[in-house]
Amino acid sequence: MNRENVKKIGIIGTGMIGTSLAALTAGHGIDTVMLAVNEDLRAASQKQFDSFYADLVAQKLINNAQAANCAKNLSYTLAYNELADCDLIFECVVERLEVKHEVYTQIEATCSKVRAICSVSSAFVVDDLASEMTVYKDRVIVTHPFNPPHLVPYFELAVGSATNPDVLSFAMTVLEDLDRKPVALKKSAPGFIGNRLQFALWREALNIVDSGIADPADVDTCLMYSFCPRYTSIGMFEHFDNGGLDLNYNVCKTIFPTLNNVQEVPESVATRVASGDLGLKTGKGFYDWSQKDISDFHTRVSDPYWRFFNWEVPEEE
Ligand SMILES: NC(=O)C1=CN([C@@H]2O[C@H](COP(=O)(O)OP(=O)(O)OC[C@H]3O[C@@H](n4cnc5c(N)ncnc54)[C@H](O)[C@@H]3O)[C@@H](O)[C@H]2O)C=CC1
Ligand SMILES: O=C(O)[C@@H](O)C(=O)[C@H](O)[C@@H](O)CO
Repeated sequence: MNRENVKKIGIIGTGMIGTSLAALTAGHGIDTVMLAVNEDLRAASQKQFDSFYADLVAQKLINNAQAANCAKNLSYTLAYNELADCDLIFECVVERLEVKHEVYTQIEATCSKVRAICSVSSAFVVDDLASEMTVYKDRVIVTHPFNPPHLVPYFELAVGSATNPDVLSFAMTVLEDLDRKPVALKKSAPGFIGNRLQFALWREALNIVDSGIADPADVDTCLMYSFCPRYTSIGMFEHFDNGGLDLNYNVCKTIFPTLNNVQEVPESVATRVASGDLGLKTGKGFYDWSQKDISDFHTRVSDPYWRFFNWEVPEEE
């Protein structure tokens, strides 16, 4: 890790993404401080952080001494003034614009040294994120990761109309130094690249289920055992060039008029959220998680990504 670029990173939000980012930055020798809302959430994040490193040791990617060495780089706080000397801050709070705005107001009041305020938002564009800011609007950028970012190399970066170009190059350099694969969008759009693709697929997957074509488990079987593994070694544009665009033309003509283009949140998601069936975290979503092996699921979440692990983790400082 070239620490010339960044000495201290702040992470606001101690959930799935924030804690995984902390594993990444602490694992690259960077002094990392996480801001938690309360002691319970701090403890939960510390437990998750330790579990990420236990998995890395179990995969024989690092040893216990290296894991202990990385853990030394992580600290927690409940106060913004502990972030005042951060060079970069990842904003990883809940995907609600008003909450993110509150966080940026706190950052503007406390963190004068920060060179980049990096939102991990799944969809909000920077101009909406920074809309209430008065001082550091030019330092806000989206650095959207995929879960879990300490294992998934790809990040997509998007700027706003006021973002200083130096902030983009700084964020790109920091993410490259963190052994990530950052892509800078030419033009920003809600959901960037990855989530626009993923949610176009998700909208059609929901349509297939809601229109009675197949059940969720069958759609998941299709995704896991048909074309998705292909895209771990060739790209979609490569694939369709390979198959011939004349064929592609004919198939587009047949399928495109029938694809779903709903603009609202589909009923099958809205009704579950309304009834509190939020998925694994409440025990029920599209699946009844009491009937599934959750430890096996967590193993399967990480399995495709161990091959990307390439950190140089020192044995000792
Ligand atoms: N879960 C995922 O697969 C991915 C999520 N994201 C994005 O990451 C961000 C966080 O999502 P998750 O980690 O999944 O959510 P999460 O619910 O696991 O964590 C959210 C965190 O925000 C904290 N928080 C809420 N209000 C706060 C406040 N006012 N000040 C400080 N902390 C506050 C909560 O305590 C919690 O630790 C969202 O913007 C989401 O769109 C991005 C990529 C993937
Ligand atoms: O899939 C991911 O890890 C990211 O693209 C996300 O932003 C999350 O999936 C998010 O869309 C919530 O499902």
